[in-house]
Amino acid sequence: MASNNLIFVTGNANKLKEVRAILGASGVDIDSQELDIPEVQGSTQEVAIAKCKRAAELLRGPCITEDTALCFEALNGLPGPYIKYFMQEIGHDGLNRLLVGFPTTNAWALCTFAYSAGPGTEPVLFEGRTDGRIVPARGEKKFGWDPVFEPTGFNQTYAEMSAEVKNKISHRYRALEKLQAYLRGLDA
Ligand SMILES: O=P(O)(O)OP(=O)(O)OP(=O)(O)OC[C@H]1O[C@@H](n2cnc3c(O)ncnc32)[C@H](O)[C@@H]1O
Ligand SMILES: [Mg+2]
Repeated sequence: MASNNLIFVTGNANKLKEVRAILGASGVDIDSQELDIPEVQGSTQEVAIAKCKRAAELLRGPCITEDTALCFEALNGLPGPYIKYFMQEIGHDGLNRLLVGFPTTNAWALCTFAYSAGPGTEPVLFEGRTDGRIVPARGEKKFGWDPVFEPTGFNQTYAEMSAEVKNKISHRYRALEKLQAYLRGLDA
């Protein structure tokens, strides 16, 4: 069945851990595979589609991939899908400094899951968004930009929250809810 032995192609162990925690008792079991897939430039949707298509070709079968963007309102949505490289080059402090002089530190985390039924098929996208703002780093530096993202309505950053709380409000959780509903439809 399509949803019971899905392969999640990712090189990011933290993503996989969260996906497994969120899916929990839903019965959907995720296997993972790490493949080195070049990421194209473009909108979050273009990046997600290209990655998933390539993953399905390499695996010769169905798969899901996931792309996470961190978007700054003041920068019209950038760094967006390029956040990984910004994190690597300028880190938490640099992300804060980028916004000095701008009137807003508002930001949103955007998760895009892509599902491919197999090579040659067009991936389907599922997006989840959580709004918040960029703050000086607080909390454990375990996962990417978690310490500098404070979701709206909370006085904790993602990094200060328990996994349970983050996984109930996160961009990833919201996107996975939509993916799960879609997969249930495939099984029906
Ligand atoms: O193999 P893939 O799945 O592509 O894994 P990746 O680590 O390359 O991930 P992305 O291309 O989606 O880049 C997203 C960047 O944002 C980071 N990131 C993703 N989800 C996050 C989250 O929930 N909290 C904090 N940082 C996150 C991640 O570590 C990357 O630096
Ligand atoms: Mg990547």
